[in-house]
Amino acid sequence: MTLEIDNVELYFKEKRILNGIYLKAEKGKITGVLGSNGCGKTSLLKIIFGNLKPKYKLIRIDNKPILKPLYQTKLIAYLPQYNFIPGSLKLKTIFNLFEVDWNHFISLFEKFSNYKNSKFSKFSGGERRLIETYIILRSNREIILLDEPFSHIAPLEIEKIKILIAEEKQNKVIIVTDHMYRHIIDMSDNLYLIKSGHSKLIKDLKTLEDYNYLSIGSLN
Ligand SMILES: Nc1ncnc2c1ncn2[C@@H]1O[C@H](COP(=O)(O)OP(=O)(O)OP(=O)(O)O)[C@@H](O)[C@H]1O
Repeated sequence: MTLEIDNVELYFKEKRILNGIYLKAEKGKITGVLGSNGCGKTSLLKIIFGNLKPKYKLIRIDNKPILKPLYQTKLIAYLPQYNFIPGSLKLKTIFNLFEVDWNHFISLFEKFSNYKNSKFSKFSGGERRLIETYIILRSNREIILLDEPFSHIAPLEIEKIKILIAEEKQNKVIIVTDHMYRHIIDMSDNLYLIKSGHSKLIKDLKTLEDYNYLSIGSLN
């Protein structure tokens, strides 16, 4: 599967946020999106998901234009920037609802083994983020959008999630954005920078400095 989005024009009131976006994401590859605060990364993911309607956009899957919002299909799962799972739900209910395998989860993250009956609200910010990221990644959807999956998560757990993402990409189109740029650079097969409303395909990491996303020498 290949997902493409282009001709995006997004305004909030008179302010132009995105124009001149082209992004292509393919099954088997991780597509990373970088950009400074407020450049429009979350907006772009929402436009792909379909819960933000820009003035104009064109989404194609395998070259076919998609007119229906993708969230109305069974193709896509989206990890938003903020917690989306209600705190009153028990972990076992969450895993059942999303049809995700609990045993696989605890084989990776053993510390949750005894908490199947605990409510989501009982976990720390990082633990909640970890659970949500896992649930979205393992959901039975072909397109996965991850908005800041690593925020609040400790380094060792991030490494496990990166391994999981690398496994899941075999069967999924994965688009991920995060300010932890080293992780995004490390794991992405294709990398885009959003700058001044445009997307730029990054072929040489040095251009991240040239475009003033990173300070000179950050990559050394
Ligand atoms: N609902 C809204 N109404 C008005 N302006 C908005 C709205 N949502 C986002 N914006 C503006 O659009 C711009 C892009 O926001 P967006 O959240 O997409 O950026 P981002 O790249 O994800 O930022 P960050 O990295 O800080 O999360 C920002 O200037 C923001 O203020």
